[in-house]
Amino acid sequence: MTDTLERLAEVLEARKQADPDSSYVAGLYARGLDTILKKVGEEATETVIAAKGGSSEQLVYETADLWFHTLVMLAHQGLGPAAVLSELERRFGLSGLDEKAARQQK
Ligand SMILES: N=c1c2ncn([C@@H]3O[C@H](COP(=O)(O)OP(=O)(O)OP(=O)(O)O)[C@@H](O)[C@H]3O)c2ncn1[C@@H]1O[C@H](COP(=O)(O)O)[C@@H](O)[C@H]1O
Repeated sequence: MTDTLERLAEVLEARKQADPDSSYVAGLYARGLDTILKKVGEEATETVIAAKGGSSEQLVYETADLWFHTLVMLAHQGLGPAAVLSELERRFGLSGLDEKAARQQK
């Protein structure tokens, strides 16, 4: 499963050298961070709408669009899925409530 994210991240990295006219991802990079962030926002909204009223198929489809665009955002910023996955790994076994309480004590 994580292999899929890594394979996609490799493609996204390679697209930094691609022609924007022949690659959707290269086109996003060429238009810059604000365009990528706008797509992330749009896909997040579409995911919420699908979760509220759509079919399971629509929810999976929109979530895939959202994950994909967040991976483009990370790649643009010099990051990849490994950084996010290791943060999630770090959180294993740490209750969200305990984590929030620790933050509020700081
Ligand atoms: N996983 C994806 C992927 N998911 C979604 N999309 C594109 O993301 C866009 C989603 O935007 P919308 O749903 O808003 O549709 P749209 O109206 O066409 O979008 P815009 O015109 O507003 O940009 C669509 O154009 C989809 O084709 C993706 N485009 C590419 N990939 C992966 O990225 C790789 C590289 O893609 P290219 O750079 O195009 O070769 C591909 O081989 C795939 O593995």
